[in-house]
Formats: sequence, structure tokens, C-alpha cells
Amino acid sequence: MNPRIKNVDNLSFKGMKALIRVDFNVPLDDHFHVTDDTRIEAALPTINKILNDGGAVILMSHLGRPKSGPEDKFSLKHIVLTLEKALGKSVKFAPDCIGSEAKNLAEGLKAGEVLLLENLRFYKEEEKGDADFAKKLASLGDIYVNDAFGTAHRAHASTAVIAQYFDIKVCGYLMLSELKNADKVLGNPERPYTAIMGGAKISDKILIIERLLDKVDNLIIGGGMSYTFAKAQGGSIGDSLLEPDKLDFVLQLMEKAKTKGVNLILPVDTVISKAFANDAEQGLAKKGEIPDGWMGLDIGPDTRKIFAETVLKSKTILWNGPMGVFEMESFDKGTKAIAEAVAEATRNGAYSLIGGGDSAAAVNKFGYGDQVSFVSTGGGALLEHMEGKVLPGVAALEP
Ligand SMILES: Nc1ncnc2c1ncn2[C@@H]1O[C@H](COP(=O)(O)OP(=O)(O)O)[C@@H](O)[C@H]1O
Ligand SMILES: O=C(OP(=O)(O)O)[C@H](O)COP(=O)(O)O
Repeated sequence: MNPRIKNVDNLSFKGMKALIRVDFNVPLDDHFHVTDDTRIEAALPTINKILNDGGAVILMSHLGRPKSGPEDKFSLKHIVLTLEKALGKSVKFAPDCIGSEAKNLAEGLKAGEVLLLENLRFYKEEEKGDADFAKKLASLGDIYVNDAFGTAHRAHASTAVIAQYFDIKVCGYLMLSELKNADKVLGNPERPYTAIMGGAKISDKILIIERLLDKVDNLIIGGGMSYTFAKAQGGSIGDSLLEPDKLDFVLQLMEKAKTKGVNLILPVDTVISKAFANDAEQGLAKKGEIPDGWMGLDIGPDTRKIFAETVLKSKTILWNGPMGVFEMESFDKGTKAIAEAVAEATRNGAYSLIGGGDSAAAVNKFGYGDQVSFVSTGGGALLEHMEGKVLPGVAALEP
């Protein structure tokens, strides 16, 4: 990170109102209860530092992807209770992120108090990076803090454009810690360095996979994306996930891995199912031998062993994307086995970084969250940072 960028630790917030961009884009259930509060907990160090300094805090975030204006299911009012519990104090809520009510609430805010603004994306100006909208938001606080690592890859009004309206703009503890941990893998990682890629879509992760070939010793591919590899090699994959327009790409990738001396490790067997359901008829198939009418929903037992052996020999591990449909018990064994292996490798001295909403949820679900080196709150943001792209949310903090 640019050493000229300041962080919250460099300042005293006494008597100041800090406007903090956080990423409270958290999952909610059908009753609008927060089902994973990781991103809220992760923002606490910055909020508490400012409150303890004698400052006041105004929090702004997006939630989901509302299409046209306010929608109750995307209201940040649903997270107030979780935030209050996490902070151990009451939180004021502004039902509109700009306008007279937000302005009055912000002006009346006393030292030690917290105000949460309604979803920024209820205004299309947020994603458009509209300067007037950013200016209105900026008028609410004295100092701008960006702690929204998960949204740092977006050049939106509240993440990037807004910074120009502040003399003092700093990054928060979460942002700082995310960037530091990512740099351990980006810089000069201890070898062997193994990347584990999984999840549903190759297209989302093409750039990072290509880039990783310049960096890693081992590249493990599991999850839904592995079936496109099996198909490209001439196998039968039944109704498994397939990205037909990526068949050429994966063949090129396999060639490239060979040229660069990267050990590309693909599944040798797969758990198959008649339907995308926990209780559907199930079986096992060898790689590329999935019968018609069946789909691959997890890596098989031989693959679990092969993948785990490589992980256990690694000194640096980057993991993004589950090995199967871990949300269903019948197809969670692959992801669980990898989580276990990553935790064991970490105990043996390896550095392990887990990124991606679903990967983080999986690691936490299986109880390994505190047994790996770092679980990132970013998905796309972490991958873009790893690809070497400049994150607009970070660049905007440069003096
Ligand atoms: N074989 C598979 N078939 C269908 N979906 C899969 C398969 N393996 C993994 N998935 C799904 O991929 C999703 C996660 O993918 P992704 O969003 O890329 O991960 P992350 O959020 O960690 O980056 C999970 O919901 C999981 O159920
Ligand atoms: O959850 C997020 O990203 P992620 O799904 O890549 O982890 C961030 O809050 C960014 O949300 P967005 O992808 O709607 O801009």
C-alpha cells in the first residue's frame, strides 16, 4: 500500500465526526435477521477507536443490489439490532442517507454516539459515482474513513469520489489489515505456494487464475468450475456446471501451466447426484465419467486425499471458492476436508489466506475460522487486489 496513505491510528478523533464507509453487505434470512455478522464484527475496531478517542461515528454502507430506489428488503434498518449488540450501545438510524433528516441527525450527534445511514444504493447516484451525491454525503462528517475493504474494488460515490471533499481521509483498521495480509501472499510468499480455486463460475475468476500461474507452485481446481476442465479434456460431465465458452480457455490454461512448471491438480473423482438436492439419489464417478442425467456436486474421496496431501506440504496457501455445494450436508465433505487440511497446514507453520464470501462462510461453518491465518471479508475486492489492479477505494485515500 502507498505509505503516504494515513490510517485511523495516526489521528485523534476527539471532538470529530467521522464519516466511515463500511461494508455491511451482510446476508439476511427470510425474516431479515443477519445470518453472518463477520463484516459487522470486523468493522468494530475502527468504530471503537473513534468512539474511545471522544469522537462520533456516522456509518454508511450498501446492502445488496437494489435496482430502482428504496426496497424494504434492502433496508439497513434490519441490521441495527445486530450492530447495537456488537457495539454494546444504541445506534441512531437515518431512514434516508442524505436530506434534512440525515443532516439534522448528524449535526446533533454527540461524542460517543453512532448514526447509521440508510442504504446508499437506494440512490442510483451511488454506483454512478455522482459528485453531487458524494458531496451531500461528505457534508455529514469532518473526517472520511474508508474501512469497506469488501467494496474497495468499486469506484462509487461513497467509496472513492467522496474522498476529494475531505482534507483528512484515512483508511480503517480492517482495510489496513486486509491489505497487509494480502501483501504477504502477493509479495514474496514462502514456498511451496498453493492456490485452491473453486466455486461456481470460471468467468468470474479467469484473470486471477491466469495471474496465479505466474506465482504459484501448485494450482488446485475444485468445485463447479472443475467440470469445464473435465469436459475440455474430452470427458462426460452429465448435467454438471459447464461454461461452454470457456473450453478453449481452460485448455490454454493447462498448456500454460505446463510451460510454467505449475503443478495443476484437478479432481480425479466426484460425488454425483440425480438432482440439485440434499436428499436426491447419489453416487460416485471417476473424472469425466459422469453418466447422463447426473451432476457432479462435490469432489470425491480420492480427490480429497490428493488435494489435502498437496495442501499439507504447502507453506503459503490462498483459497477461494468451495469444493462443492457445501451448503448441503450431502455435498460438504470436499470443502470440509480442504478446510481441515488448510487448518492443519497452518498449525504446521504455513500462512493461509481465505477469501470470498462463500469460502469464508464455509470455513466458519466448519469451525476452522480461527485456525487459519486470515479470513478476508472481501471476495471480488481481494481477487482484484491479487490480480494487481488498483482498488479505487484505496487509491482515493492518497493525499
Ligand atoms: N459442483 C458444484 N455445482 C454447483 N455449484 C457449486 C459446485 N461447487 C460449488 N458450488 C457453489 O459455488 C458457490 C460459491 O461460489 P463462489 O461465489 O465462486 O465462491 P466465493 O464466494 O467463495 O468466491 C457455492 O454456493 C457453492 O454451492
Ligand atoms: O459482497 C460484496 O462483494 P463480494 O460478493 O465479492 O464479497 C461487496 O459488498 C460488494 O458488493 P457488490 O459486488 O454488489 O458491489
